[in-house]
Amino acid sequence: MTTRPPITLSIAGTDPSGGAGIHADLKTFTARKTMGTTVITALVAQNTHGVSRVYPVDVDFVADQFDSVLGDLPVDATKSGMLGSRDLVELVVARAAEGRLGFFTVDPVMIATSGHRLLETDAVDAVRTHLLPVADLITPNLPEAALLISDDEPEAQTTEAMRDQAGRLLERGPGAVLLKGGHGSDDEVIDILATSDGQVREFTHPRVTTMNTHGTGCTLSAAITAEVAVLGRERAAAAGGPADPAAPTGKDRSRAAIGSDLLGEAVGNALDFLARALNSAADWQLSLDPEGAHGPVDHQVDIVRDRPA
Ligand SMILES: Nc1ncnc2c1ncn2[C@@H]1O[C@H](COP(=O)(O)OP(=O)(O)O)[C@@H](O)[C@H]1O
Ligand SMILES: Cc1ncc(COP(=O)(O)OP(=O)(O)O)c(N)n1
Repeated sequence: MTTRPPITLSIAGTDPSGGAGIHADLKTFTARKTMGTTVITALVAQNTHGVSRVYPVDVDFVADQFDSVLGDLPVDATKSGMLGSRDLVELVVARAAEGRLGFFTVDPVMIATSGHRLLETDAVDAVRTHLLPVADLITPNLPEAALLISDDEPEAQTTEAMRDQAGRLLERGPGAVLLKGGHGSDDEVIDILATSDGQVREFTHPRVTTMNTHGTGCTLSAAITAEVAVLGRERAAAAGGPADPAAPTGKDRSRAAIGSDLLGEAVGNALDFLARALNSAADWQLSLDPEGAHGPVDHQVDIVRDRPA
């Protein structure tokens, strides 16, 4: 009998300083016990002070990367982060429709916290109308949720308004919406998970006092994707079904197989991981120029340091 680890895929841009994008995703995939793979959409010069330049990858070459990964490896779950342009959004939509991405999380990255645009303005409509319907889960922050609803929708200021917006985003076709409340200022952070079976769950945790929040959205969406891959394979094996279906995982099949209880468990586990990673790095000072720097979270928090090899 052959075995293999759960396989995850990140479609995203880079962060050479290691806190966000593909770099955060791969570290998180590893920390959450999956084998991470990547399709790189853009090379981004950025660090804990912000983005200085974006070098987009040709659509053709992004397509070749998809072929390399998906033509060879049975991916259990995928996340997308920075897509950059309308053409790349359309390419990802086409690949998702082929049914080989497994469970598909869309982190609708638009603007870095430092203010730099990571999605061209003319791509927003393609995300709204084409990408959301092929996602099993979307993970917008407060400004992204408002913009995905409409150009003049205000950001949610209350939990009630977050629930309402999560419901309206569900109507655009994703299997589930995790509306993240990290951009608020209360002592408690609330994230709302609304699923297409009508359930709404609230996840509440204490706000960590720290400057080191660079890449929290990337880390969370990667952690949820990894959790779904791990839990999904465990459940399939326990049920005696094929953990490794030969046929591609069609969209309806992957949503039905995951179910809202498993997704709720995956989100809870991922948020616990992120809280540990935030707390562990809360006092870090990494930058040579600490004033105004937003450092990363500690993706290695669960990996024991200083242990002899
Ligand atoms: N200071 C913090 N303390 C605790 N959790 C946080 C903090 N900042 C962000 N988070 C959590 O990190 C996740 C992503 O945060 P958010 O800032 O909303 O998204 P993004 O990084 O995409 O802008 C959310 O689940 C949020 O609850
Ligand atoms: C390449 C790349 N992708 C996404 C982001 C945004 O990261 P996010 O986790 O949403 O939060 P901030 O880092 O902006 O706080 C990024 N910076 N780079």
